[in-house]
Amino acid sequence: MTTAPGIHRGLAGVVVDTTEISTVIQETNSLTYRGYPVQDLAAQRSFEEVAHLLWYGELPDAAQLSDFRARERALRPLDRTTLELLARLPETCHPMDVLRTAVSFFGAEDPTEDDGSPAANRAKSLTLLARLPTVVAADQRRRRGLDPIPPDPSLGYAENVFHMCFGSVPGPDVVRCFEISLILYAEHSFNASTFTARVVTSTLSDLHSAVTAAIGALKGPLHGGANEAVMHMLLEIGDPDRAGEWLDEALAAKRKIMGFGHRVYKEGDSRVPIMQDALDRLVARAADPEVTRLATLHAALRHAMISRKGIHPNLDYPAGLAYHLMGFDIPAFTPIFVMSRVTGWTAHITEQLAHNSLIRPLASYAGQEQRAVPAAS
Ligand SMILES: CC(=O)SCCNC(=O)CCNC(=O)[C@H](O)C(C)(C)COP(=O)(O)OP(=O)(O)OC[C@H]1O[C@@H](n2cnc3c(N)ncnc32)[C@H](O)[C@@H]1OP(=O)(O)O
Ligand SMILES: O=C([O-])CC(=O)C(=O)O
Repeated sequence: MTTAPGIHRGLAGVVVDTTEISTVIQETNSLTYRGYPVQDLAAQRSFEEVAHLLWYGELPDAAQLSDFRARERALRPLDRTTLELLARLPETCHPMDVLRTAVSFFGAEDPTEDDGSPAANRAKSLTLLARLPTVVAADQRRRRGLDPIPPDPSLGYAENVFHMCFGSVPGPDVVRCFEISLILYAEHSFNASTFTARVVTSTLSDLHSAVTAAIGALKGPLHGGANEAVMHMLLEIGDPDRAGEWLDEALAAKRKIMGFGHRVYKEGDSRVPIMQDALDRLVARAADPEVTRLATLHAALRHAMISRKGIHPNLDYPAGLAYHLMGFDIPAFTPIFVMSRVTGWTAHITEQLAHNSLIRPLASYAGQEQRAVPAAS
């Protein structure tokens, strides 16, 4: 179907508002959070510092960071009611459904849900940041037939995710690779899930409703769900020597190749080189033939896609394989994205409320001409 002049299907190229939180600079293929290049944040800072930066506009000083960490660590445990509720959800549902239900439930329990003040919303955001990994870890363990492991307040945010999922914390290089992925996933301007959160917020609805809706938007394979789809695709291809042939068949069948392409970046995603470096270190550290085979396949498909179509990988491409090598189950990959992106979503919710205007575009009607209602028989 052709698009009539003046109609921007998918809002492609449409600038709908201003933001002070982050910017994707297409010309230089770069991304900044509150003015800081994301590669410098990934190289030098913790995920907790980045969360503080996104919410408060500045990196924390030592005292602010220590206070932020103490508050986040204290908020991690889930109460019995939540654990029981989550245990009742069918294991056939996707972990993103579990996470969406958990956030909705937290909203129903929140006594201050109507108070949309920046301070109340920041408190709710911190609670979500602290609790989401506990939900994700408990859900992954349940699907493996294991009991949940309570959070450990002596561990940093990234370390605690491993502790709750696996009962142990891997070496610092693996934890750092995970933390880099959290920093890179944290914020990306007006992407589909963030825009969803802003649309819900623009009606003056509450924070948990906006985050619940954003989780729904992130789940789809054209957005966050692609990090899982990447891993399914690599396992489907299986053999590095088959990458080119598989790609030709998939393109001939008009399949979308998961983890490639982007609405904004056309010459490659600014975050990919950083994540790919971290992934390469993970592969080298593993020194395992099976890991090397997967990494070779990953590289072969990337080269084939760039040479056939000129389409570059997005962040989900290296992140998907990295999460697999870290030992997470594939259905937990997009929930991990949520743990991180909740910082960006909630920063945007606060910003939307500060300069709110109801988001309500127009549509050009293309349906039936006006006609008379036939008499009921
Ligand atoms: C964290 C994130 O959310 S990053 C995005 C994660 N999503 C994915 O990896 C899913 C795969 N990628 C895609 O589907 C797309 O690249 C999107 C949805 C991300 C961006 O899409 P859009 O900006 O709408 O571009 P669109 O889908 O129109 O693609 C333009 C052209 O490139 C092709 N193309 C783009 N991406 C891909 C892909 N991954 N595989 C095959 N072809 C592709 C399209 O088929 C289209 O070709 P055509 O003009 O011949 O019809
Ligand atoms: O910006 C987008 O459209 C998708 C994306 O990369 C993200 O949300 O991180």
